[in-house]
Amino acid sequence: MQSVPCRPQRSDFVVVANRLPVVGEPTESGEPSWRRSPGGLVTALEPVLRRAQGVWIGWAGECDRRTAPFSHDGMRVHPVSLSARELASYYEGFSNATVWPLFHDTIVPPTLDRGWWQSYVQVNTRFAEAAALAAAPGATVWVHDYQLLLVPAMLRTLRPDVTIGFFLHIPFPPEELFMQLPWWTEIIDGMLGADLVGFQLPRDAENFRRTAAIRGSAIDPPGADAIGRIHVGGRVAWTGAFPVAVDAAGLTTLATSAAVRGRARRIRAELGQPDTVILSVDRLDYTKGIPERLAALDALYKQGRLIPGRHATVQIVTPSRERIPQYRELRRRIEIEVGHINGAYGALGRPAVHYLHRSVGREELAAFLVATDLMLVTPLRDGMNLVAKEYAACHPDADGALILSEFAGAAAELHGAYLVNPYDTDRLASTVDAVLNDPVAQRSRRMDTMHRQVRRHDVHAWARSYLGVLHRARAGRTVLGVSTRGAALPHAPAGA
Ligand SMILES: O=P(O)(O)OC[C@H]1O[C@H](O[C@H]2O[C@H](CO)[C@@H](O)[C@H](O)[C@H]2O)[C@H](O)[C@@H](O)[C@@H]1O
Ligand SMILES: Nc1ccn([C@@H]2O[C@H](COP(=O)(O)OP(=O)(O)O)[C@@H](O)[C@H]2O)c(=O)n1
Repeated sequence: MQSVPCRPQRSDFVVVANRLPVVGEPTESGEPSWRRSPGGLVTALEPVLRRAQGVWIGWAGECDRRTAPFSHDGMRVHPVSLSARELASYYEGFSNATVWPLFHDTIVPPTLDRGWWQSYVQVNTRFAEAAALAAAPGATVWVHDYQLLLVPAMLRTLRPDVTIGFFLHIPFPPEELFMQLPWWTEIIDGMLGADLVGFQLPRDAENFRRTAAIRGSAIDPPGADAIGRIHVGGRVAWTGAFPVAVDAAGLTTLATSAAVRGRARRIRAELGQPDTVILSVDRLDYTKGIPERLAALDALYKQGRLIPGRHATVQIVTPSRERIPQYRELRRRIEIEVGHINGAYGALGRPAVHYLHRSVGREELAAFLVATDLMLVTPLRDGMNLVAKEYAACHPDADGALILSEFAGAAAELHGAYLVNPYDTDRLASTVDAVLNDPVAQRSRRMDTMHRQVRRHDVHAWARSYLGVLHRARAGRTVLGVSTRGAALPHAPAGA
């Protein structure tokens, strides 16, 4: 992919997220080489930004390096720099060792550190300033995720003329968890700086509204339009649920291409032509329930319900947040467990679990999804989980089956999935067994339901519905006597 320097122009549509869609990796020449960033946020936002031709503000994945705005593969990006100290305190610290575990049911205990909080405030200020510089008069600025919870209010102070959207990609916890944070009031105030605060699921929006009420705001609960309104200091912040989605048509086209179909056949051949391919693909994260899933597979191989050679299980894990101790410990645990399963039940040339710890490209991943008969997506908690939706998008012929955690946001929409409680490893194992013995027609009906769902509600529908409501929120807004009524939005607000 090509990267060329570009002038820092102001734009009518600005996306602000911690990560840019590409990560720069140092090379010997001193110039970074760019590869795609990990995670579902980038997967969702990239097609939206391309269509809107806006600018993306974010961190380029390197430290102590200032990179000028550039255009990457046709997308305009404005890098925000982080020092090595900020990487440790803002990103690995407050974002990923405080907020991330707290918002995911405290699966591991969150760490509270005042120095990390101060760094979080400083870096959020830098992102807000970068957004204020990049936004044209009356622009729409869409801020994303838990790393930037303070940016909406900061940006409102700097640029009262712009329309500010905020979307949280991870769950918003119930108030008894959220209020453990010594800085919860600052965070609520930060998020309420947006015109529209969007969440994945209605229960996240409900948790947020309850906490805002405790903070002292008057709340209008959702009416027929499913949008709640929170009164904050003479203005109104709207809230609602907008489940994120994938570029389903693009994936279906990719999955049915001769190249991907051919690669899928070769993957099955490389696995030794098993009867059944079982796959999981996760970022290496304790929220994804990988050890629990391996425990279920262990039981299945032990009891002979899965047989190496006949059943090939593939676990792909993408490296993630590798310097955080809990992530390092999780990797160790997973690799010990995979070693144990293969040592106990595998045979020469026929491991029970094929384990890949690496990033794979979009085409290769699509080929794995196409080659798979049974996909296991069993997080302990997940805002959405786009891999589950990508699997459904890659099966237009209605083959394949999906076992999905009831604690993934995707479970609210993928009605054709076999739902499981990922903590109940016995039940998870018996569900694998049951699905493999389910009549083909039954599995096919379920997959067809899911495929249609992800095609209907794709990533462009997601952006349209969010931006449509943001447009309505702005249409009625008056800030400090300055009406922004009538300024342009990047998308026609269909259905709004
Ligand atoms: O940026 P990283 O620290 O490397 O982490 C990757 C991303 O992980 C999280 O993804 C979430 O967004 C997905 C799309 O909405 C959703 O399906 C998933 O459930 C979430 O966990 C995180 O929220 C992103 O900010 C990170 O970039
Ligand atoms: N090796 C891999 C594995 C997954 N992925 C993508 O990473 C995204 C993961 O998103 P997700 O919503 O399931 O979960 P998070 O990693 O965002 O928590 C999906 O779009 C996958 O296709 C990837 O780019 N490379």
